[in-house]
Amino acid sequence: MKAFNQLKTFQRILGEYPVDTPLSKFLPGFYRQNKQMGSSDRRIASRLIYNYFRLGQALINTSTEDRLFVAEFLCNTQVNSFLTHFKPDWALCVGFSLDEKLAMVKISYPDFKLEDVFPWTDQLSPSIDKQAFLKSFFYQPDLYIRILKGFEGQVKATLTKADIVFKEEGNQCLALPNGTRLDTLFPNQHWFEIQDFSSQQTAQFFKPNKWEHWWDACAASGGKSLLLHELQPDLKLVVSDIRESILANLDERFQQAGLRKYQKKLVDLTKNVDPELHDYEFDGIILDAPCSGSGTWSRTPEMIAQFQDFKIQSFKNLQQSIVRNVVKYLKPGKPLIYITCSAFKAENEDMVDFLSSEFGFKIEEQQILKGYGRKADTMFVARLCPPTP
Ligand SMILES: C[S@@+](CC[C@H](N)C(=O)[O-])C[C@H]1O[C@@H](n2cnc3c(N)ncnc32)[C@H](O)[C@@H]1O
Repeated sequence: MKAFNQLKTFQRILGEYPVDTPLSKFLPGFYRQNKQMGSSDRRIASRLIYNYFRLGQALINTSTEDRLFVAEFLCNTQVNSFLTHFKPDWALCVGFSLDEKLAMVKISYPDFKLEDVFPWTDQLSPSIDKQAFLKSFFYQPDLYIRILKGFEGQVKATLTKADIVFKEEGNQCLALPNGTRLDTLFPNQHWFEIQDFSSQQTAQFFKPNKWEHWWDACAASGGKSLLLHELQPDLKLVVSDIRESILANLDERFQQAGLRKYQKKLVDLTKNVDPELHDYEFDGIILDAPCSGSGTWSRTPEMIAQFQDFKIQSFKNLQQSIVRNVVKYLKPGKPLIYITCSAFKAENEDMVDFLSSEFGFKIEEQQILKGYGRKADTMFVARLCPPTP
């Protein structure tokens, strides 16, 4: 009976869920309207809907219920009452390896193809291992934090006291189980930033020097600027974004991290920004470009169902138009750090080719940060320099 009610709730959520809304926004509203659901009901409902979307576009012509059972089998490693009720034979094998479980699914559903989970693998950046990338959708990524210097002891002691198992990833980075209630554990302390592992790794490409003038051109709430500040606090910093609200979040985060000296600009980088920046020249520009976000879809698997491949070209066009307006503010020979959280070649290597063919930029380094192999986001980062006269 319980499992049957869980299935009914899942169906209601799926029926009411509007496409193009992140699940993380929709679900809290749904739960507010369904106050009879206790915390365990909510936890199970969230697990079912997220796992359902983890199947991406596989078995698209199969019934919703059957797709949910397949997803629950592939995404869980421990027995649960839902699977035991609807698929008792599979529940006995839930601890098998993912490869073994994929083979079992294929026997029951001969139409099942791993490639259908994310049907754009032919457009991935070439160094991405397609099979590993596809399989990563069946795992929920970890929660990563970057501890601010000086607070390592306090953070680890608090986590240990609360019996939270964490993994040290080096450079102040900790991996925590997803769902760890950091807001409850650290209600008023600003001892760390929540930031994905791969995002933290982009800092290795910045290499700032004292007193330089840097621009974080698509700053959002300032994740990359905070990394830059941690590497070199004595910088002149300009941050910009098209969204005023996100820059307000940036102010708050900067204040908490002790970053006080910066200039903030509200700009649309698809337009000429000379009125705002005409006399600026930078020693470094971070361009964390708006992108498909396809490298982060194991966190937001509902995005796979919403995506259409014409959007890849739209993002590439947007990135090219932003690049055109940004690069002229770099001093000769100084670095542009181009970053995306996309797994698509068009937004990554092709953009580096564009910078090189159109503006004569020299590639110092470029890399796919392969988060898919370690329960983290997959990102792209390149360090390029304009030609010296
Ligand atoms: C990938 S996010 C940046 C993330 C941020 N750097 C961080 O580390 O958290 C891309 C940002 O580009 C901004 N953006 C999108 N279109 C833009 C435009 N035309 N001009 C300026 N910023 C834009 C978005 O508002 C978004 O905040």
